Amino acid sequence: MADQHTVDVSALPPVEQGRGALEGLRVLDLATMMAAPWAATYLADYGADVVKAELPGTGDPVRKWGTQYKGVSLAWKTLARNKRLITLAMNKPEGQELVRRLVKDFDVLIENFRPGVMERWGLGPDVLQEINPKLIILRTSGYGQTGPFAERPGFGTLAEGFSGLAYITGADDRPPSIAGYPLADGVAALTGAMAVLAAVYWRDVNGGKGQVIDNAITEATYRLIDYTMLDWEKRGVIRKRSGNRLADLAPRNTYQCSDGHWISISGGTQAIVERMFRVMDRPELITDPRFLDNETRLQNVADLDEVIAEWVGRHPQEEVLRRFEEARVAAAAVHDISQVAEHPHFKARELLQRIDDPELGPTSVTHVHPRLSETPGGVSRLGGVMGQDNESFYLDEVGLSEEEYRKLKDVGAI
Ligand SMILES: CC(C)(COP(=O)(O)OP(=O)(O)OC[C@H]1O[C@@H](n2cnc3c(N)ncnc32)[C@H](O)[C@@H]1OP(=O)(O)O)[C@@H](O)C(=O)NCCC(=O)NCCSC(=O)C(=O)O
Repeated sequence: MADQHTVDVSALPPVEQGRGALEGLRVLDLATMMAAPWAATYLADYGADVVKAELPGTGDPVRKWGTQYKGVSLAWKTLARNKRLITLAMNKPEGQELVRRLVKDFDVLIENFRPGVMERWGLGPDVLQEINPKLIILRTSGYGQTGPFAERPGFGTLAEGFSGLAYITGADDRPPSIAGYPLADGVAALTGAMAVLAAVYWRDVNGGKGQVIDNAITEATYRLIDYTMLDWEKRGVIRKRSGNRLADLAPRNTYQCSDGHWISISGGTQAIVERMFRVMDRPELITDPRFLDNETRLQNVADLDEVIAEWVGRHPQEEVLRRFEEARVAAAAVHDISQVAEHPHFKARELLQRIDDPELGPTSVTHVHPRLSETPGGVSRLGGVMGQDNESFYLDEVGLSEEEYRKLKDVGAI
């Protein structure tokens, strides 16, 4: 089963390795799992020099995640791409001392321990910024650094529920839904990376002072749906699950074609909806009082969906998409991952490129997204073996003596 993959890796273009806009930015990634280290991955894609530390012997939990191939975590491959990998135990005094030594030479430090843990280790922001006032510290946690829930362990899964997102996601007669991938972690990674860049900009134009960024996964996730708060505040509406429909816009749904394939449609503008009715040979619906405008369509959304589903269900996907495309109706196929790999549009965009990985051999890698015109960045390596850069980092770069290095190894600090 593991060898039955269908991406023809040999046909992919070689991986892009362009200059990155963040070249010279040094990031110490002390974080674990998804949300926080993923922020560092985004920075690394643009050329930041990210050094990622793992607990010696144990390593990052993502290494043990279920998606294993030839004994290697595939999630790790993409999560730790472009990073140098060292080991460093912050729960040992020698490891703590080492962090205090390292931060002198970094611009950004990223951590995601439960609030209070870094302080317990003598590595709180006050200590670190006294050593390096320019240091930008990205702290990612489940609930933020303050408030009654601050010290609770947090996960993206909990954040989807706690933030209000899961409650409005899914079919109205089914339980609240959580995305089939670490959605909240990805969102917190993006807000974290964005805040780091804002702090770097401010530091560089305003006299060089670092900042502490308090990135709560629950709040990053809530921020996605914050206009539903206004709906509650101003109109007293508690938004509920509405399947694929959106309380703001109609039509908006997925529809099954006669060959069993699915498409999604978004009636984002009045013109698109009118063109859709014409393609469906139902021009009279344009003046139907139920469907005159977005407001009336929302009031009659069940009727609207029935009309669209009936028409879509009578034609194969290829025909539906072709006819909608000819009329510039906004519709798209619902793809599984193999269809994403094979789609000519994604191929033309070089979504997947080819990289030679020491553990996996030739492997596809997703290009840097989004690309910058002058400094597109690139991927020089996928996630590798724990501690693979220990010697070059600690001995050649940090300047530890062989003896210091051996002693730290002996006590399990690296
Ligand atoms: C992930 C956590 C629930 C894990 O909780 P805990 O296992 O209780 O760890 P703590 O935060 O208390 O941190 C202390 C422990 O960190 C472990 N640890 C890991 N790496 C290190 C290094 N390099 N050095 C020292 N210690 C380390 C070690 O086992 C420590 O245990 P001791 O030595 O015994 O102290 C929590 O860290 C957390 O809430 N983090 C913030 C939110 C977050 O990032 N969640 C994961 C998002 S990813 C996600 O949701 C998802 O993938 O799904």
